[in-house]
Amino acid sequence: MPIQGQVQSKSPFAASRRAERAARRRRHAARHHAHITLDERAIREFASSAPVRRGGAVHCRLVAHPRGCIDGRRPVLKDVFRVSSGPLPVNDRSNPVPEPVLPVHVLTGFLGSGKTTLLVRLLADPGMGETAVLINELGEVGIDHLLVRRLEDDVVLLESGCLCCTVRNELVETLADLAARRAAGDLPAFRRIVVETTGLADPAPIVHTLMTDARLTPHLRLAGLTATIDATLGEGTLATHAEAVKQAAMADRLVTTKTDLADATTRASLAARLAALNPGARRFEASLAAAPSPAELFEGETFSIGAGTDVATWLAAEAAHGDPSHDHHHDDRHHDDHDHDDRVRGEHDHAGHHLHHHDPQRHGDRVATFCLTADTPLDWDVLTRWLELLLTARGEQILRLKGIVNVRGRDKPVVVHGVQHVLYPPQELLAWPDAARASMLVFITRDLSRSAIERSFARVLAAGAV
Ligand SMILES: Nc1nc2c(ncn2[C@@H]2O[C@H](COP(=O)(O)OP(=O)(O)OP(=O)(O)O)[C@@H](O)[C@H]2O)c(=O)[nH]1
Repeated sequence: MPIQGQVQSKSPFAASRRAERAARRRRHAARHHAHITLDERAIREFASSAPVRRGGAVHCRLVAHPRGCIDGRRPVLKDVFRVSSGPLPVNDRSNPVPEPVLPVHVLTGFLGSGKTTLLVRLLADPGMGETAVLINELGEVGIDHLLVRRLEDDVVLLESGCLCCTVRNELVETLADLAARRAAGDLPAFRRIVVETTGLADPAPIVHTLMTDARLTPHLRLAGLTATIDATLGEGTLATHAEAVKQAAMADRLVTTKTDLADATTRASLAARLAALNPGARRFEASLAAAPSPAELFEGETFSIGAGTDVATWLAAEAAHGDPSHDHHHDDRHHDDHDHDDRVRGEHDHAGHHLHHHDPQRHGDRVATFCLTADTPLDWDVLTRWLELLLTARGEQILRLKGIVNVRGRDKPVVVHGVQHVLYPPQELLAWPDAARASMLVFITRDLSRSAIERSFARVLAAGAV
């Protein structure tokens, strides 16, 4: 854009010409401003679609005249450029330059579908530079952020609880705080934020909040919603869990993960299901060997809401009730939304109780999360045999298992993952997150109590003590 050339030019003649042109434009702009009519919405729409990084001055000027609509028309880039193209004094405190509106990308997907794995892979790509990452995990103990090692300082682990309900207000506050600290120069000038939701998150309240919360919209815009779908378990999960359907239906990008583990028939069948569910979404595949690039997932346009009737209904329901500062009220209604689906009825049915308020670890009557711990090293063979048996026998009820384990005879911590009946290969971390070196196994179960698992875990503990 020409404005960048002007600002970067080093010639003194160019500088004086620039000053003259700037003065002319300021006079011209002043005349234009006399014609400005009120249309905040048009400006907002424009601001969120403008190439704010490359044309910072364009955006600055828009914010300086937030209600402007030039000559009664919606502004186009040319108009705004003409009005704003003086060499604006960047970082001049007497004329502060508003920060550009930061894109926020939401990464969602059912429990264990590969969100963190995808994120870790993306973060290793230089195209993911200057990205602040927020991770929201369900469970007493956060494990995911330990896996996102590279950008540890930029990773914020949201308090336990789910973004779509108990910590929605915390999300707003964290995002607003990130934007404010970035604007004040207390944080590096990251250029985007990626939020990983929990696997049980309902995306509707999150989308609604990001698009409408007055604490966020001046600083942030929802730029995209990516949902991961497990190639091996995806169809079954979509048939059983309303959250998974909503995640896939609302996303503007779908990433089918674990394609290395699924045969061609399974992949084709899932692809057909996703095409029917969300025909407008861009589709990608990920495996251990390949994944979409940061540019494919996190660059570009503003999030566009899917055209499906259900999506519009879900968001309309949020608009009617959504106020994240009143999570409680919202939750009751929000979870009622799920009741249309008999298969999941009850998971989110509060049955008249205020579950989220009293117990942030629970996502409904049937879903529970808990953590089993061990202070002494565990025997690896005994532990893995136990986990395999447990997942084989109870895989339908164990939606997710993840943990960090102190293995007897090993110095470094080992991370274990289970998704329904599948136990994944362990991963070794470079170091322990703290001196306690305790093993922690986080379970997210449906219709399976802590005590049932705890009893058999006692045998693993006993074997570890030998
Ligand atoms: N073979 C294979 N395994 C994968 C792939 N993606 C993820 N996994 C494994 O699946 C397990 C779960 O992956 P995560 O990335 O932790 O899933 P998640 O969606 O972040 O899980 P939650 O945050 O608990 O919902 C891990 O053991 C991963 O190594 C893939 O493309 N191929």
